[in-house]
Amino acid sequence: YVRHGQTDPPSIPVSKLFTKFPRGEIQEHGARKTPSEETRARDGMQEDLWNKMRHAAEVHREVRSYAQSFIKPGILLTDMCERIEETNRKLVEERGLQAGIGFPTGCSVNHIAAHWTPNPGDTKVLEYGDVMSIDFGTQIDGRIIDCAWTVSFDPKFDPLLEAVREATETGIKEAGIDVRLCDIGAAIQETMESYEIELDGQTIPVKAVRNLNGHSMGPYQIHGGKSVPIVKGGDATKMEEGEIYAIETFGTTGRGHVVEDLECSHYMKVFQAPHVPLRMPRAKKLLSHINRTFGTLAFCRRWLERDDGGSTCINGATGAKQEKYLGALKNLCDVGIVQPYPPLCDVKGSYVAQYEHTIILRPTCKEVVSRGDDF
Ligand SMILES: O=S(=O)(c1cccs1)N(Cc1ccc(F)cc1)Cc1ncn[nH]1
Ligand SMILES: [Mn+2]
Ligand SMILES: [Mn+2]
Ligand SMILES: [Mn+2]
Repeated sequence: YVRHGQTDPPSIPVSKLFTKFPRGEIQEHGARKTPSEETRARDGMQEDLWNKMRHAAEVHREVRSYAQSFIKPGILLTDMCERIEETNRKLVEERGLQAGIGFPTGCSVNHIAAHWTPNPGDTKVLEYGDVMSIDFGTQIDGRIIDCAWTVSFDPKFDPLLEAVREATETGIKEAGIDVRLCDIGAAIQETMESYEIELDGQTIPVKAVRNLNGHSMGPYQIHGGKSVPIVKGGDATKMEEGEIYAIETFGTTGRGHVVEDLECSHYMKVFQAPHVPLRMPRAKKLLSHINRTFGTLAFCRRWLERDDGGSTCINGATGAKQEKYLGALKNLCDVGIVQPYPPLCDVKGSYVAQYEHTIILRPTCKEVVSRGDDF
């Protein structure tokens, strides 16, 4: 991957490598004719927004290109996540809420589909026979690039990964202004379920995970309110001009739907959180740390224990280590200020793969802003 003067391992902030950031893949909107003068003018008025997203997308490409070079069997998942996160922070030039990581580094293995990242003390190691989806985000001014791919080492899984990669491509192609969300879901399912995989001498049809979705996104809001189904029978709501979507699909050899299971690692403030009086002093302290450090962006337990030594230095006390935060975090969840996002799991022994891109429904075209030469 040509990285425009970037070092290996990456160390140079992307803003130092580009003045104008490379565009993503441009696709036409369905059967729309050449854009009018007025449409082009509307598009031009949002150039700053497109540029911010292209900047974050270039960071994402360079971080994931580096990650793909070191993700191997035997790696400790905690070390892998920390290397991805530190590189992300460096290349985006992390500055508080203005720029940084978009959400926790998901590294969901085998029957786990999403929202799994190691909690402090976890010793899980990646194995040769694993199927792991890596899902991480980069954000600038709250504009999130949400993009994911799947890693496996045993070629027997290739049909599963190809099914999901093609299903996500179908979702991207079908998306467009005035397109109904349910039509996209039906097309995704058709592509996904046209594949089968041989495992242990059995031929297994690839199923789309019926209760996982893509989603619209807003500033500092990873779930913007519209969900993109990946099976038929969904919502007839239409996509609209100017919206930003994460198009993601999940293919499984399991039962075809996920449930919440295992220890939670992912959390996020409710976007319109209620103002409830907090009695626990530690809950008050934790909430002010969350407001200052993450706002309405998602976070994970590991990040509450990070001694970031930087922005939170007050009168010599460095870092914002949140000792004994678990009780306070539970309290914030119980009163409805913070939402937990537990791992989403199919049945044990099954394998779930994911591919995801962020697309922009610009007035003049559809831009697959997170497109790289990897996927
Ligand atoms: O499953 S979601 O909650 C969702 C909500 C509505 C439609 S899809 N989710 C958003 C999210 C929630 C919490 C996080 F910590 C990170 C992301 C999708 C997603 N997860 C990873 N990449 N994309
Ligand atoms: Mn998985
Ligand atoms: Mn994602
Ligand atoms: Mn997503």
